[in-house]
Amino acid sequence: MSQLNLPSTPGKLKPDKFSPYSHRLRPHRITLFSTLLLALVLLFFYISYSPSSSSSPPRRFLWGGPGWESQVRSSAKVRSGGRFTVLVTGAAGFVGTHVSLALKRRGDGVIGLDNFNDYYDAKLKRDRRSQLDKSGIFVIEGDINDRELLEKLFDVVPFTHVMHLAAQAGVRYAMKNPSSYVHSNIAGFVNLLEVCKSANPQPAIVWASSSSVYGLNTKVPFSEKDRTDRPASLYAATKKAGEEIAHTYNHIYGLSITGLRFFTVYGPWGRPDMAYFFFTKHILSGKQIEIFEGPNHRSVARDFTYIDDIVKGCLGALDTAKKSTGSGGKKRGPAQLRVFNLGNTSPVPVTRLVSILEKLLKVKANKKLMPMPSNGDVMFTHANISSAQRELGYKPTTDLETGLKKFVHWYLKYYSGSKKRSSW
Ligand SMILES: O=C(O)[C@H]1O[C@H](OP(=O)(O)OP(=O)(O)OC[C@H]2O[C@@H](n3ccc(=O)[nH]c3=O)[C@H](O)[C@@H]2O)[C@H](O)[C@@H](O)[C@H]1O
Repeated sequence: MSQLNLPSTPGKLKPDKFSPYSHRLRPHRITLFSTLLLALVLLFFYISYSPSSSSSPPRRFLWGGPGWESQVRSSAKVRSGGRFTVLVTGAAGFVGTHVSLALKRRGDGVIGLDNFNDYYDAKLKRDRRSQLDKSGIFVIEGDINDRELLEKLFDVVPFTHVMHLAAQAGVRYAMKNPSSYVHSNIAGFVNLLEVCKSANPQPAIVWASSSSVYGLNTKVPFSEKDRTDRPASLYAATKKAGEEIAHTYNHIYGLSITGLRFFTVYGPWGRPDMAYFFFTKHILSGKQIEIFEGPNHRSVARDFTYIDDIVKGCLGALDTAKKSTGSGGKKRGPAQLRVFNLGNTSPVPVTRLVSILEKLLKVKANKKLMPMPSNGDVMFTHANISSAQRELGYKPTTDLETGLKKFVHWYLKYYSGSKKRSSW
């Protein structure tokens, strides 16, 4: 500004005949310039503070104070039979809720963190949180991008483990709101790792990657040794980026990190943005469902994996995670770095998923088969789980029909409109 010799009093312009810019400094131009500048500043603030869902305004979370700290300590306390003190990010999410409860049940101390964004019905998240409350798990409303909050948590509790499940999920939504994926899956993850690397002691980290990292691969089943450099969606690309970021923090700071590639996880208290969930809703209401198919009517298939099996895999990963080796932000020796597929090993066509739902709901679906749009979806997924089996003792036992039966049972109860709520 000073270079342009603008006056300190707006509206009063004293042209400087020696200024090379004097010919431009007319009052209406200044107004235009100021408006543009203001617009740029506002845009900068909007981008900098953009929340994880575009439809939400920037939110401030309340935390801290002696009462808050005592709730944190009490929730993090290890009870009989337990060993770990675990920070679960995304605790009010689908997998986060189930994993938190499983940890608490066996005596581990658990603190949940969740930003309760409105990517899908926040009421479902609040109802999940009520279940966690009942089990004595304190869920803090806050964002993984909030460095101060994370540092405070590590000051109050020496976490042994972080189960990092907070993320912007969903393959197709990445085309609508790409920045939310960068905000949560990249910036948020880095922020969390920054705090973990400086913590004393450093926790071991287990986090959710995704089957989508296999992208356009055609060799099945997908093995951890396969290439993962052809993601089909921005979601997949951010998960793949997360795996590379994990490598860096392991390499430089000695953080023990385990990535779990989840394969289309489903079950009670699931995510309403997933096909099995909204197909159920639409079948019941008579709304048409679109079933994607490949070229020449090839069916699209997924290695659908039931939530209880995934929870066992997560606990197995926590139980076998070695300690991080760094302290004071410095690496003291090589640390564990792992990645595992957590799938079901038996892909099922989406058409079959729909027939199972029709049978369970006793309603015929209003179906429309249509070519798979170019939306980030892949044709099929199929996990090779031998590595998880060997190292984590992971062994999925729930087939799609059995798992969907449990889901439908929960769904009908939860949305029955009665005041009664399904209990765990
Ligand atoms: O394993 C993962 O890493 C991912 O799993 C999940 O992604 P997906 O496997 O794509 O599940 P989901 O959306 O339920 O679609 C299921 C099937 O229905 C088909 N599908 C979908 C919508 C539709 O209208 N029609 C349709 O045929 C569709 O083509 C697909 O074949 C998680 O959402 C994601 O967050 C991530 O965790």
